[in-house]
Amino acid sequence: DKSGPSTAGFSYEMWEINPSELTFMKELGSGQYGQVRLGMWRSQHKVAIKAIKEGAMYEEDFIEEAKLMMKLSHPKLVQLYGVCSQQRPIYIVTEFMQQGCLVNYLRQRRGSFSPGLLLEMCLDVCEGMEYLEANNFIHRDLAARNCLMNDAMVVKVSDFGMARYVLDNQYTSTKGAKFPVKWSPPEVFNYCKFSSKSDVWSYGVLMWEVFTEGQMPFDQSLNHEVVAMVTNGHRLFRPKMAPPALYDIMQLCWDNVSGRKTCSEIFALKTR
Ligand SMILES: CCC(=O)Nc1cccc(Nc2nc(Nc3ccc(OCCOC)cc3)ncc2F)c1
Repeated sequence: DKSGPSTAGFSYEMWEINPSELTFMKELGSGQYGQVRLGMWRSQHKVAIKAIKEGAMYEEDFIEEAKLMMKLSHPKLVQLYGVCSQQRPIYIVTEFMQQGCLVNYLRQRRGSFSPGLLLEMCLDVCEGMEYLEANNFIHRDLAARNCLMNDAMVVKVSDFGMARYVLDNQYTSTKGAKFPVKWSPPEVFNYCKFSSKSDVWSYGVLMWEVFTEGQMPFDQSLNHEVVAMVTNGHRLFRPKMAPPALYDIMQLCWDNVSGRKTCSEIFALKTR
């Protein structure tokens, strides 16, 4: 519904939501920032509310960035509605996606998908990523775990740009155990060179996750083993459910950075 919480009344700036207008309901899970709950805003709008645990995030920097992120609006992006930053923990209020995160959705329903439906999921993500690229906004952590699905089976990209505000250097250092090496191109795991082209590499890995119905890329390999394999030219295998033409597109995403296509070029290839 368009009447979602976009303005928060006179006493707050546009990006501030009045916490007294939020009702907390069931817990949805917990991410790297803390707990996420289903909530209601002004009693009739379902929202997701992330309560940011102490010491998990560079909060001031994020609140500054939230003003810009509010402006990013697209049918295939999980909409940021606002923040409650006048108290601790701060709350981040976003669009609620009924079916939860994509990687769990795929794993819980393995064997029930047609290649056509899996392609639809990939195209949804591609549209969202094209919009971010067009707005010179880099996601930095695109993966199936950061995509969500709603009741209409639409997949949307979530947590775009949030990696910049994570305090845990196990996530932020390329040597950290929690750094998403398996979704990162050489220019990122070698010199932290993030760009929309590095998002395209991650998008190729996301396509592989979708067409393997939620498998872990490079299976049990450790991050340093993946660095060596990818540096030596090794790439993820073709998922059984992916037609060769789609695997060709995945491989284009994993080209070295100079030859790698943009997201809109990838999208154009797919819609043909
Ligand atoms: C794989 C990573 C992961 O779980 N991430 C994660 C977990 C929890 C909440 C969020 N964030 C958001 N979640 C929703 N909806 C949601 C709906 C159902 C659900 O079911 C959980 C129990 O399964 C039976 C989980 C989430 N809408 C917006 C979010 F922003 C992200």
